This record gives sequence, structure tokens and C-alpha cells, in this order.
Amino acid sequence: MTETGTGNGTVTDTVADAFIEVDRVEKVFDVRRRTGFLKRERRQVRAVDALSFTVARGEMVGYIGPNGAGKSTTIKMLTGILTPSGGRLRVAGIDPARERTRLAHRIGVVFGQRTTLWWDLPLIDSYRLAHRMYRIPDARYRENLDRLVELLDLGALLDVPVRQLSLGQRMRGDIAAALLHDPEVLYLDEPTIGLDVVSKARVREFLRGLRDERGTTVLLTTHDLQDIEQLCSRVMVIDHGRLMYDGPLAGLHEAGESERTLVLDLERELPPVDAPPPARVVRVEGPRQWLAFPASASAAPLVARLAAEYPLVDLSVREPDIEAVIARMYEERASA
Ligand SMILES: Nc1ncnc2c1ncn2[C@@H]1O[C@H](COP(=O)(O)OP(=O)(O)OP(=O)(O)O)[C@@H](O)[C@H]1O
Repeated sequence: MTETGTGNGTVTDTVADAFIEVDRVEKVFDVRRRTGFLKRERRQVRAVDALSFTVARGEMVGYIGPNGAGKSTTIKMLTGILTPSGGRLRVAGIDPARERTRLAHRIGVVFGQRTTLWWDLPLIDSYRLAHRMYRIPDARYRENLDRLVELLDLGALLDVPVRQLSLGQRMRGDIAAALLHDPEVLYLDEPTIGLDVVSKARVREFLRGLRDERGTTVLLTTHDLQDIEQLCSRVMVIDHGRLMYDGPLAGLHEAGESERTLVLDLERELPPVDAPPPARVVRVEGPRQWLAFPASASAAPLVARLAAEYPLVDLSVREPDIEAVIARMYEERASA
């Protein structure tokens, strides 16, 4: 998976291409909890447990898992904010915890739920600050700023204080801030959370361009499986700090036998539609019907058949949520 065809494809090439290397990494937090007057209990939380993976240069990988699975802890270790309790970690050959500042020049980070922008200042001021902080050469700064402003449509927003931006505008602003210094790696933590459909599409389109045109290595954490579907050919699932799955999204759906939902709005109330198995009607409410079908299958033939036989007014396809996919994966394993 990490071989991208440099040289003659020897083992050495493969390792050199592993831009992010995580080898049996652990993170244990010491937690102290008050259990009574003057009484405290010490407990250890193993947030990341014997975690190993590599990401090749230019790969865009989805990193998913339920709440508390260890995703943020991993990203914090990859940026050098947290030091691992054990194991080995390298990003671009750098040990993040030891050389955090040197690494900072090569990585960009976007946290969907928090902004790195200056709240009360116009957007452009945060960029000017990044220009100085990262010591970006003037010509490169101008060139990158112009390109990002155009691609992310920020022109009209540069003089607006960040607190006045909508969530989608702020997110685009944050993405630009993370990319001004041309990082080779970008960590994105929930970049589409809370965004409307149009803003989501815009952010995804931009990220696709980043992957295709600039070859930036991206680790993407998200609860939205459509982010993964549209951007990543590979997905890693973490739970309880351990890697549960590493492969294509379709494989994850197969492993979890997950299902998508087709929501049909019919012209009028009708008995449950006759869907070709394994698709089946799971709910009927007035003229609206919900059908479940395997997530690894295309919706197109099912939609075409139903559209030919029934008076459809509207339809939409809903992705399974990550928690459900992972829960099914566990059930499968337990019963195997
Ligand atoms: N600083 C800390 N001190 C103690 N425990 C922590 C700390 N940071 C994280 N944890 C614990 O480690 C585990 C993993 O947390 P982490 O934030 O990495 O999960 P996550 O997958 O990013 O979750 P979410 O999707 O909710 O952001 C959780 O049990 C969490 O409570």
C-alpha cells in the first residue's frame, strides 16, 4: 500500500515512502479522580494501544472511529503536542515530540471545532501573522495567498473579523491558514462538521484538488462517511486505541455489512414498494418510504427500477453512520 513506484520498488524504497510511520505507539493518561473527602483515585486510560500504520506521501487517508476512540490523541502525537508513552513515531523522518518546531513547518492542522484564526481581527491579519510565524518568503506567501483566496473564494472575506464569518466561511479561512506555508502533511479533524450541503461540497472539492494537484499527504478525521467516500481511497478505523480496519471504504461496508437508506417520496400513499432483494422497505410514513440496501452496492439500478414502476416525486440516499458500521463490524466478529 505504501509502494508508489519509486526506483525499483525495493524494501528500502517502501520505507522511505512511508511519510507517516506509527509503530506500536501507545499513549496512557494518568487520571486522578476525587472519590470522596480527601480521597482520590488514580486510574490509567489507555487512549492509544499498540497502534501501527504507515501513510505514503501523497495519500489521503480517512481516520475514523467512535467518540473517545483515540483519534485526537493520535493526531496530537503526530503533531508533537503529546509525547507517546511507548512505540515509535515519525513524520517526514522527524520525531514529532522531539522536534516539534521543525515539524511545524512541514505540517498543517485544521480542527473543525476550534479555530486557529484570531477571533476579533480581520481574516487577513491571521494570514499576515502566519507569514511571519512560519517565516514564509514574501513571494511565496503572496503566491500562496492569492491561490488559496481564489480557490476557497475568500476575496470578499479578508477584511471581515473572524467572529463575523459563518461556520463554512470560517472553515475555508482555517484551511487557507493551515496551507499558507505549503505543508507536506495536512491533518484535518472534522473539516465538514456543522457545514451546510453547499459548504461541504466546496470544502471537499478543494481538498480533492489539493490531493490531485499538489500531492499533499492528508489524514482526515471525520464522522461523515461521505467525506471519506468522496476523498479517500483508504480508511483506517480505530476503536479503544486499536486499529480495527485498514483498507478501502467498500471493504469496511462489507466487513460491517452496513446498509444505506434510500428515502422515497411518492406521489401518494402506497403499500410498501416491491424492491429487489436484498433491498427492502423498512419504514412507511404516508407517501414517504425508507428502503435499506447494502452500502457496498450502487443505488443507481435500484433507483432506476423504482422510478420506472412507481410515481416518484423525490428521493435521497442516506449514508450509514460510522458508529453503526463499527457496531455491525463487532457483531460480525463476535458471531464468527
Ligand atoms: N488529556 C487527557 N487526559 C486524560 N484522558 C484523556 C486525555 N485526552 C484524551 N483522554 C482519553 O483518551 C481516550 C481517547 O480520547 P480521544 O480524544 O483521542 O478520542 P477521539 O477518538 O478523538 O474522540 P472524539 O471523536 O470524541 O473526538 C478517551 O477515553 C479520552 O477520555
